[in-house]
Amino acid sequence: MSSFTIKVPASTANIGPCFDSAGGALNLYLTLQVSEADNWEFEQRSPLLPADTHYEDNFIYKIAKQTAERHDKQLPACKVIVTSEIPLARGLGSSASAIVAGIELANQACKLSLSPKEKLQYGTEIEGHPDNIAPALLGGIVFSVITSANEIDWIRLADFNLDVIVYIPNFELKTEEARNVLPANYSREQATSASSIGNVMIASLLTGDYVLAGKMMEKDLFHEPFRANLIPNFGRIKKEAKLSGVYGTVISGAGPTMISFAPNGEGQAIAEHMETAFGDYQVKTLEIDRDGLQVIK
Ligand SMILES: Nc1ncnc2c1ncn2[C@@H]1O[C@H](COP(=O)(O)OP(=O)(O)OP(=O)(O)O)[C@@H](O)[C@H]1O
Ligand SMILES: N[C@@H](CCO)C(=O)O
Repeated sequence: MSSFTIKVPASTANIGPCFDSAGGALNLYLTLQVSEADNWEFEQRSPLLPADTHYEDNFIYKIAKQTAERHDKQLPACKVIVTSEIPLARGLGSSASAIVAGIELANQACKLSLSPKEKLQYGTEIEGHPDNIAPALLGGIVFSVITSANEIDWIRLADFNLDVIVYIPNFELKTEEARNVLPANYSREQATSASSIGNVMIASLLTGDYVLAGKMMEKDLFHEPFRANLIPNFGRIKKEAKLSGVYGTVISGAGPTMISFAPNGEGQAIAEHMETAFGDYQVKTLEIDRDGLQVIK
């Protein structure tokens, strides 16, 4: 086995009203440098990664092993050097990036020749929903749906003219905790309104009406009203960002990071203003990654 590098982007899920369905890849990366070795070794070289464990307890190793076993293969021993720019449990898709990296590690090391569809299927089975896995794999903004146990349909949007600003607070919020506050059921009236808002948001995004898309992003009824209390400054960040010229600001994934979509070229100036207004936050101007998962040999 020759050495290779796996690079997986971060991602932002939901984009307001498209709960568990829409996600965009972001240019922060989880990187694995993989080489052949006599014994398994995971070396974590970033303060953003979880504490070191025995390799068998490493999340990425577990995903890789499980993927190899699905194909009746055994993983050959590897040395893996892991670096990451993606903060954990902040709503930037760290778990999806780790899952995609683990699937690809098995794909390369065991020569499984997995298709993008299979990788998306495997990743979604593990994560439970495809909204982070799909953009982490495919890049761009992806709308996806689990149509049956073995089928996920998706459509990828790579042509857009937007700047992205993220506001990352200095605390974690586990996705599981943020899902526990959501209602188990929605009435027909609620579901109709919530999905209508999502429909208009997507149609506006596709036709380049970013003002209307931003308005719809901020009208989500599926998750934001229930999560707002978990996210300090939820209302203040939205309001200040809007006054600074963004189209719309939403919770990124399950939070606690919030994300604004802004006119192309204006992101940096808005981010500087927001950094002054919200000194406790890491404010970053990011780009939508268009490549998704990359394997560099
Ligand atoms: N590179 C990694 N290596 C090992 N474990 C990881 C890695 N990245 C994420 N994890 C695991 O995933 C957990 C975070 O997942 P969680 O779904 O709560 O948040 P997230 O994926 O960062 O955010 P969101 O799903 O809202 O975008 C971490 O606490 C850690 O257990
Ligand atoms: N759609 C998911 C994304 C986080 O994994 C949620 O909002 O819970």
